[in-house]
Amino acid sequence: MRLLEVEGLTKKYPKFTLKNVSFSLEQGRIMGLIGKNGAGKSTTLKSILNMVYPDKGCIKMLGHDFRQDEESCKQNVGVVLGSIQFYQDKKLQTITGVTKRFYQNWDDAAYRKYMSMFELDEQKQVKQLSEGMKVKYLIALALSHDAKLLIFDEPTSGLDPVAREDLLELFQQLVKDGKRSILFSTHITSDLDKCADDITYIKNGEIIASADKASFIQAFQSLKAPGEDSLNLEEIMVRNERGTYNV
Ligand SMILES: Nc1ncnc2c1ncn2[C@@H]1O[C@H](COP(=O)(O)OP(=O)(O)OP(=O)(O)O)[C@@H](O)[C@H]1O
Repeated sequence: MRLLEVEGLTKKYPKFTLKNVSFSLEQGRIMGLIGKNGAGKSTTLKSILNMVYPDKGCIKMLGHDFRQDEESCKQNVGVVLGSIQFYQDKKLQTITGVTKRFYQNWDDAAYRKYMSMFELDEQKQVKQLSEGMKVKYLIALALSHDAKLLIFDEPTSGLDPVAREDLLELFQQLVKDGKRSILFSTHITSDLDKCADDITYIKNGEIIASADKASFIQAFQSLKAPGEDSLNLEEIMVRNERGTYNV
């Protein structure tokens, strides 16, 4: 079953257009959304979730049209886009109390498990957390209502190498029973070497490839110089994107 279907998503900003973005994510899989700074990764994720209003496109989550069924779709989606900008003086306990009221399937035991796994103290105020701790807290919230689809924007970028490794391991455990899927954006290609099943590559607002990881890597081997070994994800991205800085 496809947990997410994105069809013809278009969003025009004055100096940037997300053009006709289409891809889909099957159940039980982890998809990495890659692209360089400004390629349109966050705009894609926000447009999928109606956090910016797309000009065109159709989104289906668990087979339901997201625009028509937004509230029930949101019960099945766990989202982390960016850090916590507000509520700096609030304790985590207070924010959790407000968040859990929104979700019919809120699971306190799961919440406690993730808070303890991430070594977070809910008596702390938001302003007392490091950036990495804030990300972990938001991920704990996103994982505590039995969401089938998890959407994260650069979840690993503020984490130390140990926390990053642990989070990628957790992602793999989360999809293991085949019920959930994860879509996350990153420009850290080693994250994808470790845990992605599928890769979707966006460049200048357009999808240039979306496939399972092996097929994706195979499709770009034409960038290889004669006699060179097989290119990895990082080499594929660098060769596709390389520009020059003139000083
Ligand atoms: N609210 C906005 N108004 C106008 N332009 C915007 C807005 N948000 C993003 N953009 C533009 O859209 C383009 C894509 O930005 P986006 O944040 O989606 O890129 P990204 O791939 O997530 O980049 P990064 O890796 O740096 O986070 C950029 O050119 C950006 O300036």
